[in-house]
Amino acid sequence: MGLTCQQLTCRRGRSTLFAGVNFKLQAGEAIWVQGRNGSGKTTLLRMLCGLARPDRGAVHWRDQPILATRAQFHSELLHIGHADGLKPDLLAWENLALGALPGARCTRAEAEQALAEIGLAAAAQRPVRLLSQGQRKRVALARLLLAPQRPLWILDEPIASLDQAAAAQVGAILQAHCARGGMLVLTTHQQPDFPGVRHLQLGAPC
Ligand SMILES: Nc1ncnc2c1ncn2[C@@H]1O[C@H](COP(=O)(O)OP(=O)(O)OP(=O)(O)O)[C@@H](O)[C@H]1O
Repeated sequence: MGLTCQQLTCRRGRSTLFAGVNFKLQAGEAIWVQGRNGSGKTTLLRMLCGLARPDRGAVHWRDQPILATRAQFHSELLHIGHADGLKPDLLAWENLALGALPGARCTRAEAEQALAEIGLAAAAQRPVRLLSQGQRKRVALARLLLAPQRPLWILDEPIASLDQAAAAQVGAILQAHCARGGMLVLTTHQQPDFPGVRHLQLGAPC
């Protein structure tokens, strides 16, 4: 068994952001979380990663509560949040090599190779603060190429800010991940362009 989510509920003050979210995600499967601005997509993804606690319900990874097996769970998880999480004064390759992925640092050559594959060969030697929004997003997404062995990818708006070609490339990377038995939870405002992705709709706010 992979990731299981039972009756997840999130309250904000007196209102309920979402309630009773249930799903099971197994090897090779993907779930697309959709909803209006403010409907709770990021909050749900943070709960799935163990970064926020549900008001009710639980998340299990391989049949164990994620909060009880945090270190093991995080070693199998790649989470890329809405914000890119990059250090602006470090060079693009340094951001990858110097600990963008806790516990999974890579060499300079590996970082440069990943950046080249994602179309950023020239930008690899520049500080991230000098890169465009889309280029920064690509640096963050180069982590996908450095973590193929992590079975669970949880990605918040991975294709926001990307041009069409880059979005298609990321789509292909995500499909390849699922094809080799990986699991994926993602949010996007556009329907992901690959077969078999399941749809989870969150309701309400804008
Ligand atoms: N720590 C917090 N405390 C209180 N309210 C919060 C907190 N974090 C988020 N919220 C609120 O919860 C709601 C859902 O936020 P969230 O970021 O999960 O939405 P989203 O669906 O990802 O939105 P978007 O599509 O705009 O990125 C918002 O109204 C937000 O203001």
